[in-house]
Amino acid sequence: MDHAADAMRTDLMTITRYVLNEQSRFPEARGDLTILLNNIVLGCKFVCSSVSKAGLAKLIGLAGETNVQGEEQKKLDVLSNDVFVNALVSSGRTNVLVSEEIEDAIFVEKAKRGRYCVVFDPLDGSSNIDCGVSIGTIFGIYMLKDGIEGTVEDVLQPGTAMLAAGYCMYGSSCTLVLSTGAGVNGFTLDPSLGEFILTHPDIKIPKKGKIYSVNEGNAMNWDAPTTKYVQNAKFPKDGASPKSLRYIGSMVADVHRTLLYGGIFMYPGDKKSPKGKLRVLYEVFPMSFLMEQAGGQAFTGKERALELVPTHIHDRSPIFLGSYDDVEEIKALYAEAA
Ligand SMILES: O=P(O)(O)OC[C@H]1O[C@](O)(COP(=O)(O)O)[C@@H](O)[C@@H]1O
Ligand SMILES: [Mg+2]
Ligand SMILES: [Mg+2]
Repeated sequence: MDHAADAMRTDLMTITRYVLNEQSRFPEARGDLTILLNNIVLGCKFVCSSVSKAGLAKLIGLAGETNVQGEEQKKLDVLSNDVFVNALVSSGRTNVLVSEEIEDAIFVEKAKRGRYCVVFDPLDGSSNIDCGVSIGTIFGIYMLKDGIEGTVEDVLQPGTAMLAAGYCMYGSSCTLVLSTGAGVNGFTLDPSLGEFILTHPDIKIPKKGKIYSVNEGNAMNWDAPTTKYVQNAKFPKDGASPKSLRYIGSMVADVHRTLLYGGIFMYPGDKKSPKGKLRVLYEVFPMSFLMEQAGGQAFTGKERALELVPTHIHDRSPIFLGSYDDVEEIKALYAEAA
């Protein structure tokens, strides 16, 4: 789309203008969250530019290190982590940072106005980097519980305490989806302007979808409710059409499609990994926050996902999230099995 003429329109909503408008809803706001979000946006633009040049700039392949999860780090994992740590620290508004790539929480010294904690997955979908499939960044923001001294307790809070969450998808276009607790909005990067423009205002997930999304290669280890759900999706009893399967293997891309088209995304626990694979703080919570804000649901197999209370910063949890009715169905199967 050519924004050359549009750029002069006063109703063209950039993410900067959107965040400033949001700030004005809170008369007591001092602009700290606005500055913090602007720095996250800058980090996303930087990573987006690196991802698009990855093959040319020798940014694909392994970095040679293993992260805290025992996973081999890709060069882009390391680069994206550095970008976001720098962007967040230099905002002067963060006190506690948790990254998938760093074993311990980072406590930012000299952050005079650091009232916020940011949890993030700097590069999600690492296994898809080398073949050019969509990848992303996920983040969630908390406020310090009290005082100005951050502790790990500030991030070991339930997801219901999150103030804002979002993700940026580096795909056929660069899309940033954000919620500050008043609905969900999607912005697309116009590379010629270097600005994210509001392209998906007030996203609402369809109440019921036609797609299920799961790594079926793990089916032999699934529990009974997950197995039954997928069986019903493929062989519906009431004469309804079977659901389609879509699975990219990048949570950001699978959740983005689920948000726009409806359906369910699941990474269940199984016999081999009872807690599943996805990490509570920087994968499960931000995506569950966005789903609820868009009218969907997020469930762990036991409880509303946002009510989980993590005991460790890299905790994992099973997750089923998406359209309201589809998540109701899996909840009913777990209730039956209990
Ligand atoms: O390959 P699997 O087991 O299906 O796992 C896919 C999941 O793993 C992840 O890639 C994990 O995230 P990271 O790439 O950030 O480690 C998710 O994006 C995705 O949903
Ligand atoms: Mg991830
Ligand atoms: Mg990652």
